[in-house]
Amino acid sequence: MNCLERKVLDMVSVDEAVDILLEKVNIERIIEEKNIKDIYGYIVAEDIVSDINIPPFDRSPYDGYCFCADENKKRYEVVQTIYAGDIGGKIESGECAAIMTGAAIPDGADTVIKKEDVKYIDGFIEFECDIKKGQNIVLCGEDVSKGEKILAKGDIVDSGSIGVLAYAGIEKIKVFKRLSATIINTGSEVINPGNKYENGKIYNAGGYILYSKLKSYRADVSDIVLCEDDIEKISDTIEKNMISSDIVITTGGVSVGDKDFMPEVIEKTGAKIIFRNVDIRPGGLCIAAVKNNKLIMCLSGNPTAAVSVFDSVISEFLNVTSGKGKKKKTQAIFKGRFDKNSKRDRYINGYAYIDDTKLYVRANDDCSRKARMFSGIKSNCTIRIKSGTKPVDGDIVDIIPFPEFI
Ligand SMILES: Nc1nc2c(c(=O)[nH]1)N[C@H]1C(S)=C(S)[C@@H](COP(=O)(O)OP(=O)(O)OC[C@H]3O[C@@H](n4cnc5c(N)ncnc54)[C@H](O)[C@@H]3O)O[C@H]1N2
Ligand code: MOO
Repeated sequence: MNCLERKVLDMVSVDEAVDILLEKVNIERIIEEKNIKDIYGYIVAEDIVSDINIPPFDRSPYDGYCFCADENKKRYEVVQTIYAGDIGGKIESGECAAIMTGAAIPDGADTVIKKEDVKYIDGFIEFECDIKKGQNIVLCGEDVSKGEKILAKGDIVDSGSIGVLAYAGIEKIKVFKRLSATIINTGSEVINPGNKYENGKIYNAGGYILYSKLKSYRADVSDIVLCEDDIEKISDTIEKNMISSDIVITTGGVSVGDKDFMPEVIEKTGAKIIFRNVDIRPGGLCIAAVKNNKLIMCLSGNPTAAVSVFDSVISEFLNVTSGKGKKKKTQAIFKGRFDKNSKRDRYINGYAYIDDTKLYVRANDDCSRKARMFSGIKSNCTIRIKSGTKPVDGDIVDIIPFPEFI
């Protein structure tokens, strides 16, 4: 039994939890070919190289005239007109061609002058300004050269990449199929937003925040399913949803109450528990289990507790499993103060920003209330408040940026 396996059923650290998930859960990563119109936000599954130069030929950036420049000569005979898309004939010494923006520079020409800088008189252009040989020509391959890498495996496709792929004439590329997930919110007290409020009930914040967090990590979430506190019903719901999902996340029922059934539920599904509880505040109560290489992650019913495990552990698992790779540790300069001491590392919502090339982070959570979902609004990272520390202005802290930060 190695060190990882020995600790498996104890409370684990964030790093251990991530390592165990990555070692024990082996979701099959499917690669699919998709049209570039449909790949925004997908993760690239292979390096993509341009087969052509962009632009593919020397071209004119202006409507004007092109010729072989003789720096002392200020008068050229206009012998042809070249439109964008046309190939012009060779230009001889003393000749020029009227050329439109985007048209290919013909053989023999090496210089362009703008239309408004010349006078056209009886088939000739004349100008007074000085010209420089080679001016006003966009060179072949100036933007992207043939053989240059456009995207690397693991890159996230953004709109800029789609523009360059299109420029290079690439219609389809291979991307990783998105991970699929289902959220099951247990608890007979939980009702979905949109329903009339009833005394004693609570709206399903946990389901909705996890839904959007999963989406921000590029997972396809099929559903938010409510399930009452009943071992049979919860395990059936998990098993049914595991058929179509790589990841099932549940909330509720992981503490020690009379209806905290998740350990029995997991046993009933036949899944193997790979760790229980992460050594963090808030929360940390959870059960991670694996069945058929898929992940069942049972989080706390308390949404802030569920989110702290998601942000610290599940986010990194999703980064690696989705094909993006491990995130580098990020550190920022703390602004403000956080006055609450904790025996465990505490993960709180923060807002990171760059000022004068330095990365700062401000705590969105002033620690004045225990369960503060409100601090999630306008957060773009989670801040790790190391156990036993109370950071003040200027201290260096670890942060985990959310996808929306990058
Ligand atoms: N005797 C002890 N009791 C508790 C302990 C403990 O150590 N000993 N730990 C407490 C802490 S801390 C937490 S956190 C909770 C965790 O409990 P569970 O994960 O089993 O979650 P539930 O009891 O089902 O719910 C907790 C809380 O959250 C509300 N809830 C549930 N689902 C949702 C949802 N989808 N959206 C919004 N709110 C939800 C639920 O009504 C409860 O108020 O255990 C403590 N108890
Ligand atoms: O685990 Mo709890 O988060 O302290 O409410």
